[in-house]
Amino acid sequence: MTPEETTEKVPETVLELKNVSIFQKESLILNDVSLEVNKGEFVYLIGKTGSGKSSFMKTLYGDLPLRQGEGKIVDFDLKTLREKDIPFLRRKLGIVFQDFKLLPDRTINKNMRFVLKATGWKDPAKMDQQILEVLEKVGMKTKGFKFPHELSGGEQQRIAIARALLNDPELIIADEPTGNLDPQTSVEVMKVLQDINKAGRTILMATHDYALILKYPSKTLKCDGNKVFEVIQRAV
Ligand SMILES: Nc1ncnc2c1ncn2[C@@H]1O[C@H](COP(=O)(O)OP(=O)(O)OP(=O)(O)O)[C@@H](O)[C@H]1O
Repeated sequence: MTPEETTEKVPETVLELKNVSIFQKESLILNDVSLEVNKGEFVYLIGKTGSGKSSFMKTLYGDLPLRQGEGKIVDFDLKTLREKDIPFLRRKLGIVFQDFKLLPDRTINKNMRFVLKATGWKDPAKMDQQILEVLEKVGMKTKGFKFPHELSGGEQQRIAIARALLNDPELIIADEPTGNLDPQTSVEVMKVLQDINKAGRTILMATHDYALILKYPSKTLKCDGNKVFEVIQRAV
């Protein structure tokens, strides 16, 4: 390899897949996927139920091993990723799910503390500062003392987004983040994701919500017929 080949694009590419096939047990779900996501992009992943969006996302955060093809994500090689590497990979990713996944038995601040401690933070003052900062980014600075059940769905999802930001992730993976929210609340949560993207973060978001895509057009990948390909949006 020449020096040019080894250095080109590397600093800007957050995700790169080459000829990847994704399996659930013995079933081939996605075949021959090649794509790149660059730093600062906002990318949608669409496709019918069962087309493989979640399987795709799970491969990216190490929940589903990469058995075929090559994959690099935030400097980790998915092909050689071992069980013990997964917590380190997850620290560089922010993951947001449809069902929020907040711990119900503790306040928002304690949910955040739990994540920080689990990822190696020690200094209580620094932890408090970081928690306030991420809550402020999602407009929830005053809600840290509440329990998850005391918040609406949209507020819980903002908290889940704040939690995803705690370790300053290089890529945010959001799997149907508005799937449990009404249309108006979905737009509010989407605005939060848009602001985070405008501040320079890379976001990959799986969604069924075409209204959101029309309102906030961006690069769109589609899972269909065992393939993933970029779709060009028509002007509306
Ligand atoms: N744990 C599993 N074991 C076996 N098969 C699975 C498993 N999880 C998903 N599948 C299968 O893989 C295929 C893709 O599912 P996946 O959840 O990735 O689709 P999806 O596009 O995310 O769907 P949805 O939009 O409904 O969430 C489906 O046929 C599904 O039945």
